[in-house]
Amino acid sequence: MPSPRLSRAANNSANPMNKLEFMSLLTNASDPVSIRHRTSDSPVHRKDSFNATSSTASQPQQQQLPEEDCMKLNPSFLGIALSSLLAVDLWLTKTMGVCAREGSSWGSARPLMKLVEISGHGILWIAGTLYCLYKSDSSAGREVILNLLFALLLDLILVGIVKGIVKRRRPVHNRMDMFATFSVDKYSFPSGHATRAAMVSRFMLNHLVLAVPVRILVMLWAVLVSLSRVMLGRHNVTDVAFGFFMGHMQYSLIEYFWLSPSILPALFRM
Ligand SMILES: CC(C)=CCC/C(C)=C/COP(=O)(O)O
Repeated sequence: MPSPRLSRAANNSANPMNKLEFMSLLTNASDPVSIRHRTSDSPVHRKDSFNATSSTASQPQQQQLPEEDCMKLNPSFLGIALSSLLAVDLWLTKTMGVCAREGSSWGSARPLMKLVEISGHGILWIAGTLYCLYKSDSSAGREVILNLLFALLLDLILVGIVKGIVKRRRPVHNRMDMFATFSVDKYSFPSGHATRAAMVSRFMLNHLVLAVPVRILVMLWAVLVSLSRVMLGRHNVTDVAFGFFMGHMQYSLIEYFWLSPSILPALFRM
């Protein structure tokens, strides 16, 4: 008869997910290894076993846990935390996808949400920036616009790379009727609209002189573009949350590597 430890190891190698979920939850009361896991997981016992280790030599088996056993407790906790986050994410995504179809509860707002979607589209922003660059007649203005153009291109590249690596599918209720997409845009993590909205809004707030009401509008626009991704059913909540965070990071990167006429004089002589 195989030992409980051996048969458990066989199960784990057959399905690695089981290892994450069940190692610390489904312990067998008669399994000495399980008992050791549970008792060593308790803070009280941890203190006791520390005392035992330091004060008595009469219980040598309690003194040292094999390193492999200690390591398994953390992945199990992480696995449960990630599964819970994913469950909340899917539930919120489904609940908030109120414009995903014409027949959805807010289906009549879908055309409006699609307008918001277009306002954050990469093509619109790149074309608009190129036009402003062409029209700009001051070198200070050209410097800002050129850096915005680099920011938009960097955003496209980074989002494309992360989407290609993560390969998370868009929510099942999404209708793929988006205007002008790349092949990686069949994937949903992170939201390119959210990265762009966060990055561009920070850029505008920091580099354009705007009246307070316009600054508030810029912030509202960024939030609305991000929110509309979930409402349209295009993205999961975590795609948008991470995208927003990534957009902020991208802006910091652009600030750090700011292109000035002294670095690339040829670009500013156009
Ligand atoms: C074709 C160009 C220049 C950009 C594509 C922009 C786009 C459609 C991104 C996808 O956004 P989500 O990841 O938010 O759905």
